[in-house]
This record gives sequence, C-alpha cells and structure tokens, in this order.
Amino acid sequence: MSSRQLKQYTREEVAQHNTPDDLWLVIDAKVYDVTKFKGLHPGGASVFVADDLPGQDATEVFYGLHRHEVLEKPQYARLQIGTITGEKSELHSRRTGELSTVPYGEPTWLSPGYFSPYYKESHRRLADAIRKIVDEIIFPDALAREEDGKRPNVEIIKKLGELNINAMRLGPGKHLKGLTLMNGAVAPEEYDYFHELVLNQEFGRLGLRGYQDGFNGGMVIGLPPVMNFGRPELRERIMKEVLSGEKYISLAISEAFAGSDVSGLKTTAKKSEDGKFWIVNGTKKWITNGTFTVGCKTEKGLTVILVERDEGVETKSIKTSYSTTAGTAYITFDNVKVPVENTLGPVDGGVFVILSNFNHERWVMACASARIQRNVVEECLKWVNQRKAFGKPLSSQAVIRSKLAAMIARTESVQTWVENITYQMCNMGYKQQAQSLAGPIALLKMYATKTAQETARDAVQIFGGRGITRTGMGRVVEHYHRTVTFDSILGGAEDVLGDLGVRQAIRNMPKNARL
Ligand code: HEM
Repeated sequence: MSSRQLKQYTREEVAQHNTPDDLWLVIDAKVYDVTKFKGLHPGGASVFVADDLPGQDATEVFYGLHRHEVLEKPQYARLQIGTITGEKSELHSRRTGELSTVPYGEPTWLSPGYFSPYYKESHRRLADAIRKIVDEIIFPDALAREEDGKRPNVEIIKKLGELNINAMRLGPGKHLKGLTLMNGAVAPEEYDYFHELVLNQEFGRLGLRGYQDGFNGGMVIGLPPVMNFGRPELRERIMKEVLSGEKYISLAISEAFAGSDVSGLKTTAKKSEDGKFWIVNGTKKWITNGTFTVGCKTEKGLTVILVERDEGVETKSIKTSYSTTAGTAYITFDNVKVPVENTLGPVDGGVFVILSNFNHERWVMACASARIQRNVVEECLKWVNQRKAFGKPLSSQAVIRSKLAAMIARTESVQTWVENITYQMCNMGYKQQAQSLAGPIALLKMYATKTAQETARDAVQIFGGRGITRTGMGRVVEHYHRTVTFDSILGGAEDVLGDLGVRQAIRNMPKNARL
C-alpha cells in the first residue's frame, strides 16, 4: 500500500480495535490490521490476543522476535492500514548503497569522523559504486540462489564483465590497460591493491558463502596462471571468454588423495606419441565453478595445464555444508586429450606456477573473511540492543558485553592487519612480495579464519537457539556459523599456514640473534 492511501489514526482510535474479530496493532508509528492475518501468523494466533496487546503498541515485542525485513515483505507490508497522527516511524532497513551507522559496522576508513592513511578519493568512489551494485543487483540474486541452490545468474556476471569488475578482481596489472573501470570510478593506472581490497570486502558483505564462491570465485584463483603463464594466443582467448562472463574457470589442485600436500597429487599428464597432446587422467575434488587450470603429475614433477571441457571430462556436484550455488564439484579426467599449447609455465615446473598464486589468493580470502566477521558483529550489536531478557536489553548483561568486546577486537585487528599487508603489497614488486609476504600472508589468513570461528561460536551463544535456526532473527548468524569453516580450509588449512609463516620466520632469523 503506498503511503498516500494510508489513513491517519490517533492512538485512542487504534485502541478501540481490541477484540479477536477486530484487531489492530501499532509498530513503529504504523497501524496494522491483523484481524485476518492472525490465523496465518507463523508465530501463532494466540500471541496477538495477549492481554496487553490488542489495540496497543507492539513495537518492542515485535522487534524482540522479528527482523525488520519481515515488515518489508509485500505480503506483510499490505497489512499496514495507516500511521499514527503526529508521529513518524523511525525504523528502516539500511537503504541501497548506504553505509551502516552501527558502531564497528564499517571499517574505520568508511566510518564518519575517523581517518585512515591508506585510502584516496578513488577508493571511496569505487566503494560507493560497488556497494550500490551489490545491494541492488547481486544481493537479491544471492539470497534466491542460496535458497534454491542454483548457480549465480550469469547475466549478472556478464554485467560485471561489461563494467570490467571481473578484470579488477585479478588485481592491478597490465590486463587493466586501456579499460574503463566501473564507469571511470578509478583509472587503470591508479588501480592498486586497496581498490581490490574494496571489491573483496564489498563482495564479502554479502555474507552468503556458497554464492560468494560460485560468483566467479574460481576465476580469481584459476585465471591468474593463464594470465601469467599462458601462451599469448591461449591467454587472449581464455581471458576474453572468462572476463566477459561467457565461461567459468577454476583452479583444480586438490584431490581426494592430496590437498595441502601438493606433491602427493595423482592426476597424470603424459605426452601422446606424436608429442602434440597431453593425455590427462585422474580426479580432482572440491573444485569450485567449466574450464580447469589443472595441476598434473608429469615425468619429473608437476605441470599445470589448462583443460577445457571436452570428451573425457566429467563433473559431479558435491554436497557440502554450504549451498550448491557454489558449484563445488568432483571432476574426473579419463584420457582427456589436451593440446600441449595449453601448458601453463614450464613442464615439470608447475609447483612454481601454483605457488605464485597462493599469496594473492590467501590475501583475497583474508579480506573477505574480515568483512564477513564484521557483519556478524553488527548483527550481534543490533540483537543485544533490541532483545530483552529479565526485563532488560541483553546488552545490560556483562557476559554479553564481554563477548562483544572480544568480537570487536578480533574484527578490528584482522582488518588492520589486512590493511598493513595490502600497503606492503602496493609498495613491493612481485618478487619481493613472494619473498617477504608469503609468511605474513599465511599467518594473516590463519588468524582471520581462526578469529572468525571464535566469533561464530560467540555469536551463536549470544543468539541462543536462533543462532542455529535458518530463518528469522538469527539467519545471518546461523549461516555464518555453518559456513565459516570453509574459509579456514580454502587456500591451505590453518595449521599448514601457521607452520609456513613460522618456518619462514625461523629461516630468516639473524645468525647472531641470542637472548
Ligand atoms: C504485522 C505484524 C506481524 C507480522 C507481519 C508477523 C510475521 C511473522 C513472521 C513472518 C514470522 C516467522 C519468523 C520470521 O520470519 O521472522 C513470525 C514469527 C513470530 N511472531 Fe510474528 N508477526 C507480527 C507480529 C507479531 C507480534 C505482535 C508478536 C508478539 C506478540 C509476534 C510473535 C511472533 C512469534 C512468537 C513468532 C515465532 C518467533 C520464533 O520462532 O522465534 N508476531 N511473525
């Protein structure tokens, strides 16, 4: 119902409608007629006829039990028949593109009144433009796909291709030369890792993990080997197809036989007798998203080969604890014939090709993880503010505040570390990044996902049963708690990454260091 058709009532008039056959309520200065609805109410009819409710203000009790979005759904919004004379409703969802005003709801650089040395106007322009696209176009698709488990709408990925957002997701570099980025929000030559961080975090805000991986997550890790090591002709063709959204690509390394232990891979590539083809045989598991950048065992080592969907390649969906919208698959290669021109990097030198990608991939994961953790802090702050227990808001309990203190500290420390590493990436060449940042990035990623899991556990304790219920008040927390472990596995398990970071530090210990 549009506001023009709504009538105005005094609170006294509303109070007259106080019987089961004529039942009105006020929520946030809006008048609802729930007479017919009460029999359909998911929470039952009896709650409406409690002594003190008919004809009265139900704002507090409503927000203790429902998310605001309930009132925005068309089937419930039409229950509104009017507004209260002389009063204004104050509660609304965050509007498209808007920043959150909840404390710690945004990273410091986006919070009014705070400062950061890292970001320029072009970062703000990009954040603003991307946030609108995420809110308007991507989020509705993400919610629907999480529900039905289907793949993200390819038209949206194509739209991102037109805006060159797919290309921006690969980081700064030659591939951006001459492109108009996000309608000119940032010039290709000024595009740096902080711009990419902005993208990673704005996509991270979705907080819908299966969709986020399905939403070209495979491209971010699968395309760089083609971009950096593919022959010019192959590189040009594949980059065009993938960046435009026509085709998907993914990195296929892990197998049922080996994951972090890359040297234990069993998929093989043997040259055909005429030497023109690789014959690929084997399997890959947990591969997200068509075309595959595959790590294969060759005569003297490992070789990375681009395998296109062709005869002998089959994929089966794997059901994991997040939704099938991610496209997680088990892949079998049976005598797949691949032209040798599809070799990425040196034959038997594939470990370097794979490793060269790891730092960037782990940093991307840490950026997104930091942002999702922040979503959860915001959810919890809102919940403890609007939910009452023992007659007072939950926030009046010291134990709850103590949990929140820990959650906020974790979120801010991960973000600050992400920004520090990003600054190093902006100032180091590729080689120096590989030398100096592999350890710190591994530790950062380990820390981001460990703290994320602690925050997930605390959030469930704060939300109680709702934290494990897929719909209603706790739906964001439930989703987070169910899917948070993905981040701790992708790009290397936490213990492996922690160990890598410390081993690198030990290797770099000065010979004369003594207590
Ligand atoms: C226009 C008014 C209302 C609408 C449209 C509405 C709608 C809904 C919906 C859609 C749900 C399902 C859960 C969800 O999606 O969040 C629900 C659950 C519920 N509602 Fe309402 N409701 C209204 C008012 C109220 C009021 C005034 C009360 C309390 C007196 C109430 C008590 C409940 C309860 C107890 C549940 C179950 C919550 C749970 O399972 O955690 N509702 N309501």
